[in-house]
Amino acid sequence: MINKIVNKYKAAFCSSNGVHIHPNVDNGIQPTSDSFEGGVLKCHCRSNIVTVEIKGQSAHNHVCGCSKCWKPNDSLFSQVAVIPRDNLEVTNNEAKLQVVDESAAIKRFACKDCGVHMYGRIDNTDHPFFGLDFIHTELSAEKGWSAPEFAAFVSSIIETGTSPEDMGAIRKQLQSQGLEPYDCLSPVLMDAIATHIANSK
Ligand SMILES: N[C@@H](CCC(=O)N[C@@H](CSCO)C(=O)NCC(=O)O)C(=O)O
Ligand SMILES: [Zn+2]
Ligand SMILES: [Zn+2]
Repeated sequence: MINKIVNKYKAAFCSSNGVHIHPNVDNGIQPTSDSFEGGVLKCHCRSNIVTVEIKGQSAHNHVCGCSKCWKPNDSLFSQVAVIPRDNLEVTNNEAKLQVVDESAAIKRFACKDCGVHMYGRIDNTDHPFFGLDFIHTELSAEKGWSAPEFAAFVSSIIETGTSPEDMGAIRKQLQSQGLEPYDCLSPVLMDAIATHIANSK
């Protein structure tokens, strides 16, 4: 419910000031560094910060309009990428992490004080993306993370309060920022999911 009210506000904000996708997109997408070696994700608390160390580069970074991924304050979209789960380690204040929704395929571990999602993990070994963790690279000060490549679950922003009439402008804005809008994942990822299903039959 609170999500819905917040998104309604965001939609109103958009119509008067242009579409506000995500800070890392609106302020110019930063380029991927080929020599990037990882970084530390930090939650938004002022003290007792939860830190998560990531070894290596992220992959398949994208903006996501789904209702489950964590979005910074006034953004319509989340920005989310994957890394091998073995490359992630919670290095401080792990006790502050709690799972947002135990029934979700991706268990999102959020800081219980500031609400920021620190990582998402899949427990189901049959899931096509088992072995990958989901992270929000904007939580790290390091530059050079893989840049967002497309926009996923775009129509899903309607589920949390965006007016259907605003969708044309939002899709146009995404395209103008180099992010092709899809209402599920990108064709590359949808093909990977279908291949996994075909192979497991
Ligand atoms: N309309 C729904 C879509 C939610 C959804 O399927 N989200 C995807 C992508 S999240 C990262 O890209 C997913 O895999 N979800 C599994 C999960 O969240 O556990 C909505 O908006 O909620
Ligand atoms: Zn926090
Ligand atoms: Zn999502």
